[in-house]
Amino acid sequence: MTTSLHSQQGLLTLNVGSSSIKFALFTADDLSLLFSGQLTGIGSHAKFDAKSHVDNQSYSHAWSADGLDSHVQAIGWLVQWFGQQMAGVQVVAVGHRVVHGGVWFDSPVVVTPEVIAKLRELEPLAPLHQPHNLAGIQAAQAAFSGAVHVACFDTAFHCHQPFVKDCFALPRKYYEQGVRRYGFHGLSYEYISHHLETEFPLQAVGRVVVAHLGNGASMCAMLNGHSIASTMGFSALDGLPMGTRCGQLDPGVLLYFLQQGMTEREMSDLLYKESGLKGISGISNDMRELEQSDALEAKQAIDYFVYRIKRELGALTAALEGLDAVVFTGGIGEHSAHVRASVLDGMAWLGVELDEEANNRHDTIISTRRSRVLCLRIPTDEEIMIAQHTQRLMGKKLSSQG
Ligand SMILES: Nc1ncnc2c1ncn2[C@@H]1O[C@H](COP(=O)(O)OP(=O)(O)O)[C@@H](O)[C@H]1O
Ligand SMILES: CC(=O)OP(=O)(O)O
Ligand SMILES: [Mg+2]
Repeated sequence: MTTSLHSQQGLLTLNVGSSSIKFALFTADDLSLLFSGQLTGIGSHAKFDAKSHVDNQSYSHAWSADGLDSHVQAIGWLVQWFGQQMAGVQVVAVGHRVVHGGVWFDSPVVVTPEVIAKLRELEPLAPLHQPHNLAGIQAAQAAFSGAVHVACFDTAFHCHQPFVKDCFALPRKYYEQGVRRYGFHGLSYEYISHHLETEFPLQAVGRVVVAHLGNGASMCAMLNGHSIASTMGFSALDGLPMGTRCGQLDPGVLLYFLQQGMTEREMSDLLYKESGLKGISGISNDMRELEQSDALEAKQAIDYFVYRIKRELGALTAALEGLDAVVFTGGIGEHSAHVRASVLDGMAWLGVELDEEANNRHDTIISTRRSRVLCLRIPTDEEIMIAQHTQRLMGKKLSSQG
């Protein structure tokens, strides 16, 4: 690419997660990618990796244990790095991933003080994400004060699910209060939906289950490109087991913990930070480490992860009344041939026939020609989704200003 950074107008995306910050810088006019990178391991062994797509230069930095132990510190470091490496780029817009939009936001919005106040109210519903998302917005507002800031929600893609798919069987007043299934990872699902539309148009208008398997994991049933059901619910805890989150849990277990005198804080830490792959294995939340381990506990953690995905695949297929395609995405879905093969093993009854060689090669199509259900591996791109939404809202804001 010959694009030079000098006097470019840039659009920055920020995806501030539980222990990582992913970012990308695009040109504001045609969304060419200039920089992308991530800062991972905040609070443990923080590590920074970035790449310039202008000259292919790589950047990396590592901290010693506890060298970078908060998101605020991490954001501060990143903003400084942006200042050095992106000098010459005028950041005119920043798009932020915000996991929870509650019942209020069914599409991206320009950030205002009123929007921030509403989003703060949702912090208890996504304690691993929402406070960090908001810290990211505030730090970026301070660093790029002349830019338009846009919030793009994980929940928005699921907003129009039918009542039976987003209610709990609790007294009605709780539904009205917002105690419902929201679903998350919506920017990832939206990207996959658009990708299917251009690359697999036949399946795009059909019945598709997408498995977003990352550190956070969920699945979505899409009918004609729209979400009709998701495994995640009210918070980002429900559904599949995750790196450190429990996934589906009998609420009776929570009552039991309460009776045992566990505090809210202890319960929250247990369910969000000590459970999932990490809890079952006692080794790690990281799928790569578990796959490399010979320990029985590591194998059992992977087996449980796979088992729950299989169950949900069956359940979501029932919700869709059939299945035309399955898509794997997210860090594990994109890179673990073992997890994909294990999930699809024994699924012939559903019309699935895996092409093992294609799967091991990490091809896009991983099912055989005979398979009635098309099985796909598609890398997700939450960043480009955020960038597209942000560009659109920036254009609207500018045109409304005359
Ligand atoms: N080559 C690989 N094989 C197996 N798992 C992988 C591989 N690369 C990444 N992963 C897993 O992907 C997960 C992180 O996924 P990612 O989508 O980046 O997470 P998040 O965005 O939720 O932080 C981790 O569990 C990591 O171990
Ligand atoms: C909502 C959620 O789980 O997000 P992440 O995968 O980024 O943790
Ligand atoms: Mg993620």
